Amino acid sequence: FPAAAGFGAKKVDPMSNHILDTSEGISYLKDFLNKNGGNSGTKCDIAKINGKTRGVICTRSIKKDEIICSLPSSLALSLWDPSTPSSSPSTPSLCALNFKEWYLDDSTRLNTFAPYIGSLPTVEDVEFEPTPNFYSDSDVDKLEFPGIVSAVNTRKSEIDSAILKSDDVSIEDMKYYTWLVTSRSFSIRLSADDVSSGNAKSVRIMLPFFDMINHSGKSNAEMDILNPEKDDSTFIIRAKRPIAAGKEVTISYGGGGFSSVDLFTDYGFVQSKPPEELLYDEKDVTQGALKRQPLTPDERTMAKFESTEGYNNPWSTSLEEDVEKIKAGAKGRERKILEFRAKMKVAGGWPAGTMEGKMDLKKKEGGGK
Ligand SMILES: C[S@@+](CC[C@H](N)C(=O)[O-])C[C@H]1O[C@@H](n2cnc3c(N)ncnc32)[C@H](O)[C@@H]1O
Repeated sequence: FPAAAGFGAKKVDPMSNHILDTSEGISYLKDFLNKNGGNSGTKCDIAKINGKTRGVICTRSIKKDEIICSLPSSLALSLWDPSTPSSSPSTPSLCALNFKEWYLDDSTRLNTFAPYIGSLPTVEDVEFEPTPNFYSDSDVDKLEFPGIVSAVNTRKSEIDSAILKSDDVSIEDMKYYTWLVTSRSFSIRLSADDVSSGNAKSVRIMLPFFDMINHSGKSNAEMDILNPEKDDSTFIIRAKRPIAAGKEVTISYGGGGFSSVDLFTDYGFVQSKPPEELLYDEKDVTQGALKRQPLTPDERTMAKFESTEGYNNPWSTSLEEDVEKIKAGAKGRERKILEFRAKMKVAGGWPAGTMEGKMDLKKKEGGGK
């Protein structure tokens, strides 16, 4: 009599793969939030997911549309004054400067938010995943894809401009605060009216505990605001579908609108498939011929000057070469660069598909708009 699934089968504890974060800092953070009207620990908790990346897991099963955790707006850290004229755009680095001036240099706020500020990862922590603006110029060049090279250079120059606005911030500190802002804050659009009038304004805020939630393109939860017009609005994380106990809570960063370039530029991670799967992607089979042949340096230069229509393959290596290096054990930054390049090749991001790369390249060559 074969054992039927579920009948007489051993029950596996859904939490057994995760290591709950019982550190003092995280307990202090949760106590602080819960004492001040938040709900961050009754249905979910912070853990090393499968013993690896830190994130949030459900500690009991959750129904579709159920609120998983909540935070009153009084516990949100605003990083931008919405009355700032739109001629001054809220770059992440200017928000980072506000974070320093409004929360770190102001002793009252620093005291109030100490349990949160003390829980933020530092550059020494394993949670610190550097974004490419921490890379050397030669490592940035190795990314090759013009969309990311220009995004990283823009970020670097935003950091430089923000430093000029302050007397006492070093480039290292400004890079770190900018990293906190890009990888841990939420951008909120202020009102639908503004969007229709073409004057959409957005503010950036930091939401303690919510910033422990990892990204997934197939997220099971989303962030929302209850009573957004009121002073006592509440930020919530709501389940988009039922979530079983022990499953990770995920949201889609940028409301799902972030590309691989955005995720790498702002958060520092590349969501990559295992190397053997990278070579057998469906799109790769149809567009592969173009990508599999690396060009000689001369051909590459020629390709760069071709018309948009005549675009050829500007990558300096083939997908196979990148995958080989990953398989051979490339580590750290080198591996991430290879994974990014391989991912873009598989997606046909450049040269086969998006205009983005082509436009950027044209700009770089002095042509186009
Ligand atoms: C908002 S925080 C999320 C919590 C973070 N894991 C922590 O422990 O503090 C964003 C950072 O988490 C990591 N992360 C989030 N989603 C990820 C994913 N899908 N794959 C890899 N890393 C991810 C990246 O390091 C990213 O910069």
